[in-house]
Amino acid sequence: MANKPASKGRKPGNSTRHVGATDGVKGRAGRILAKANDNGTYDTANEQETAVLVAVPDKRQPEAQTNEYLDELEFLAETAGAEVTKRFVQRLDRPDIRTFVGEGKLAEIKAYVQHTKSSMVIFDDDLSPSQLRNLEAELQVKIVDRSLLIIDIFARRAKSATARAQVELAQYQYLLPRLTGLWSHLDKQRGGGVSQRGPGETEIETDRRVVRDRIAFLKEKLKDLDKQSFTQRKARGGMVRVALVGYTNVGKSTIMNLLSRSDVFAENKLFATVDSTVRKVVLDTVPFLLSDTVGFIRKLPTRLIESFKSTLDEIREADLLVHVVDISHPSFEEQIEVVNNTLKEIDAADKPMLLVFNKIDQYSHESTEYHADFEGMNPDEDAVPRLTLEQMQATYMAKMHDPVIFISAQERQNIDELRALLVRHVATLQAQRYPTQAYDEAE
Ligand SMILES: Nc1nc2c(ncn2[C@@H]2O[C@H](COP(=O)(O)OP(=O)(O)OP(=O)(O)O)[C@@H](O)[C@H]2O)c(=O)[nH]1
Ligand SMILES: [Mg+2]
Repeated sequence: MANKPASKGRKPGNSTRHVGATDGVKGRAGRILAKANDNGTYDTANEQETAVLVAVPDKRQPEAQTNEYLDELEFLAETAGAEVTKRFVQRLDRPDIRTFVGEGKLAEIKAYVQHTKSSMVIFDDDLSPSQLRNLEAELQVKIVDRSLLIIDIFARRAKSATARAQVELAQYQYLLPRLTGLWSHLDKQRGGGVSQRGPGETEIETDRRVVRDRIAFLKEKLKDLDKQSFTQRKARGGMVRVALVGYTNVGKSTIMNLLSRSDVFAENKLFATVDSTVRKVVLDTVPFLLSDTVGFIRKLPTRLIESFKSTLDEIREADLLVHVVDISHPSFEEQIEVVNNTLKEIDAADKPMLLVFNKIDQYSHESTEYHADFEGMNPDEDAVPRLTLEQMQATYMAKMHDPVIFISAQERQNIDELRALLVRHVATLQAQRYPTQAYDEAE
């Protein structure tokens, strides 16, 4: 699925330092993975960080689906710059309350991590602060959970002042409940300047106060930035606003570039886009504003959604959503669900929507990969042949309430149809808004 980076040497030693979190306390955007050295140079191949993945699915989850979730986690890890060398899976009714995995599995992971000098262990779920502590103490390597991994990728991608402030807020909110004894070294790193504590207070309480102050500051800063962007949005006038939404890596930015002839960063990595971009597009004399937005992913931490409120306003305030789906992905149906549920969470579910099934060039019905059928899932029958593209189109056209179109943004297939569909919908919305005006006057 992912373009795997070439295997490189591994990083010696096994630091337990959470680079992302501690850097955060020092006041700059952090990284899970060290990127630049102190002198500003970048690590060479022998600094490649290696990661071990751990998943604890429930007993009914089909094996193929478990593997697919781990593929996604591996893709995330690679996007964050780590090379995955091993996956551990333990099927449990529920994760162990103390160490997430059971004792035996933990010993197995520890032996592997020590033997191979792995740099970190990544869990496909969020860990409670105490699980994180226990695992760190037991395994003696960096422990990364799903939230921290995603926040780290966002930190790498965020460019605008708003996105950076949002990421920093998410980092501190992640850090706050995890400030315990293990974090006391933060105080030393911070130097003497901030350590004016009242008598009887512990170092941790000071750390907490510093983090809380920073959270309050960032919230204020985001409020100011929000006001500015609200003014900007008002200045855009009454044009119809269209937002591209969808799971990460489905081709939103590629479609944005096609439609607006702009140059938005698109690549085969998760969360290539974290900042939203807005462009004025004119198709067949119909003008509208098109925005490219951050992709969604399963188990997107709610905190992260909250901190990305400003970015998500672009979706919330849109008149029309263009929901892009990667039909070549074996789990595209689950991805549709994830996107629809996230839209509900941010109060944007009731908007008119066009469904764009992208990457038809890569779709193959001969694939016997696991095909998630949630209505009648049979755990004993993981591999289900897929429908042909024509069958798929017929099924979805009949099933969906929203208009549906099948395209390949890369191969430019059906792009004229996509344009025509958009023009029709935008013109209708424009006419509803300005019943007596022609749309080209409404600008
Ligand atoms: N085969 C194929 N690949 C495509 C198509 N459209 C986009 N891609 C590729 O899919 C990858 C992701 O594309 P992006 O446009 O960055 O996707 P995105 O939805 O903006 O992703 P995020 O910003 O990460 O959420 C890139 O490598 C694109 O070249 C398509 O129609 N067919
Ligand atoms: Mg993008």
